[in-house]
Amino acid sequence: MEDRASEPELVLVFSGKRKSGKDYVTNLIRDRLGSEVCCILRLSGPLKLQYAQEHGLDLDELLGPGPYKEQYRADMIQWGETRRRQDPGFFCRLATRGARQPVWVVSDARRLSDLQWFWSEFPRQTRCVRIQSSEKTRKQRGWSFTAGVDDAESECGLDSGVEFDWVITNEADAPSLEEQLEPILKMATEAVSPSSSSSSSSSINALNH
Ligand SMILES: Nc1ncnc2c1ncn2[C@@H]1O[C@H](COP(=O)(O)OP(=O)(O)OP(=O)(O)O)[C@@H](O)[C@H]1O
Ligand SMILES: C[C@@](O)(CCOP(=O)(O)O)CC(=O)O
Repeated sequence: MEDRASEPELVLVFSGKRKSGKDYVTNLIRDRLGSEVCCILRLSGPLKLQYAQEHGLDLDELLGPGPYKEQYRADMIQWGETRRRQDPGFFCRLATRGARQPVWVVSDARRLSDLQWFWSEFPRQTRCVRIQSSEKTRKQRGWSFTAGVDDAESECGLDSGVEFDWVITNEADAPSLEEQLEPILKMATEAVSPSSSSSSSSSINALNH
């Protein structure tokens, strides 16, 4: 059994390619639910922390959306995979340690082994969400194809073989995020207050592209 502050009521496991908007969308969800109810857990958090310490790097830059982390991405992937080969749940366990909110939003699943860990630990609570954006949009957000990264498991491990509970299209010409996120926010609201019959939509303000 894991060393946990408490069991979550709902675990939303997000995945998506680089610059699809994983951080943007998961931040919106956390902001809507509030940080007392919802926490964002990044599997790459403990990985980047340890990698930054070992290599004398700037952790905030590695965690941020800018270009700094891209110089180290291929090596970080290799570094993390060495640990995952020994223990596929290594980063999942570290990332979830101490989480106390009832709704967990895991922002960056990348491999089937990540989903399997959550399904196995929290079979009742786990739901999987895919975020997708076109290559054109991802390029506008700073993405460019990198061999060894964009064609490797880190980016392609969940491209097929998974039935996602929801797929969110994060594009200017897609339905609004407000509309697409409504069922997820509703499930989260109900998970926290099972007797609540009111729709969460009334508390959702406009979510802009
Ligand atoms: N719907 C949106 N409206 C406006 N800006 C957005 C939207 N989605 C994403 N962005 C912006 O695009 C950039 C990339 O988004 P984000 O960092 O969330 O992607 P990511 O999938 O977490 O990327 P990576 O894994 O490559 O770090 C950020 O600057 C973010 O603010
Ligand atoms: C090294 C790695 O964790 C980097 C993730 O960075 P980001 O979530 O895209 O900011 C990717 C991986 O674990 O394969």
